[in-house]
Amino acid sequence: MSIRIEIPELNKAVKQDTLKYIDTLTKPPGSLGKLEELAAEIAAMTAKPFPIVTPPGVLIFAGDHGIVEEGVSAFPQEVTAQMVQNFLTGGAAISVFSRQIGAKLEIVDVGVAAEIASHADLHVEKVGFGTRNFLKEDAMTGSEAEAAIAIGMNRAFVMIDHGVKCLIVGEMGIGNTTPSTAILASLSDAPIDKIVGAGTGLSNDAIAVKARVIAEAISKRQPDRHDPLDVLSKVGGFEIAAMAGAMMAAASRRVPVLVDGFISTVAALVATRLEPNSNDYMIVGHASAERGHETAVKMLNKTPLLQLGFRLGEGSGAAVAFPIVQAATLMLNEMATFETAGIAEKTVRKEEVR
Ligand SMILES: Cc1cc2ncn([C@H]3O[C@H](COP(=O)(O)O)[C@@H](O)[C@H]3O)c2cc1C
Ligand SMILES: O=C(O)c1cccnc1
Repeated sequence: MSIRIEIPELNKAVKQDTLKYIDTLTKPPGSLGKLEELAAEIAAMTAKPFPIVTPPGVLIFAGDHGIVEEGVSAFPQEVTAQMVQNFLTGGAAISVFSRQIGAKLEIVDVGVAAEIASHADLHVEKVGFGTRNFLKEDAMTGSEAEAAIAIGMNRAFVMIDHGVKCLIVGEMGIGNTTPSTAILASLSDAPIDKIVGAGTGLSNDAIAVKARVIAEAISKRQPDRHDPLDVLSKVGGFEIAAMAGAMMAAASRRVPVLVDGFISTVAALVATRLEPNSNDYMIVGHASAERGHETAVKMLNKTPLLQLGFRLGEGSGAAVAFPIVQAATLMLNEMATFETAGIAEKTVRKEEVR
């Protein structure tokens, strides 16, 4: 199995042409602020001067985590499967926001520790019934990590083949802020107590336990920071691996990826370490309130579009940010130019003429 994938460079010529074109639109130059740069970036990603990001697709990867035995989440493991049901019956936050933005929504069970009744929007491809407790043994084998990445890639390709033009990558997995923090700590120099957070709502005492569990696990497992696959298999999660795969696959097809909160951003970091060019296709939807998110976003070299204090995951913040991405492309596609609208351009003041 190969998880290597070719990702094209951004089209810089299209970006430059688009930036020039934006200045011909009927508005004072620069007046749409960051939307202008975003539009040019999407043009460079898609290699299209008039890019389209609709319909968006939401891919949610679900998996469980053996590490929950150590008391690292405020909620019990069975909530993962119960929330997958909630996604399917349309009552979760991401179900609501997916409807709002007209997104295709698919849930992929890459490793929930329970059987979930079949449903048209559920794709079951379990790599295991939850990862192993990485305080005691590696979370998964290298080939399980590769299998999860390949599943993520395939699901993204299928969505893109069905016409999805912007991919939102979300997750569900009780306990998954713990492997995400462990991955981030392994790939960075950040001290654990600066990046460990409350997740679903741990008390300060419980956060201290979570930090100790992560520190002890890293010292036992010794993940190799130069080898993202080693990090994933020792302290990762099935859904995190699959998310990284989906992001790389979208990038390989020049499809913009809307990254969500802490877990999604850590997956984006893994994708960036595996295939550096994939980073060029990522837009971070929002700044999560989870403590480590800021560090992860900085490592991705991105600026989140929104700051709403979300700390949910599922792809929810990315879905809420999608209309901004859409607005950037609609500006390019639908605004009149000074010439077509017959509007006088900026006057050069007399004193500026030499
Ligand atoms: C009802 C409910 C819905 C959720 N939707 C996303 N998460 C989020 O919380 C989990 C991570 O936090 P921790 O590591 O603290 O367990 C993940 O499932 C994430 O998607 C939820 C959590 C709960 C309880
Ligand atoms: O930012 C996130 O994605 C997040 C934060 C806390 C819990 N679950 C997800």
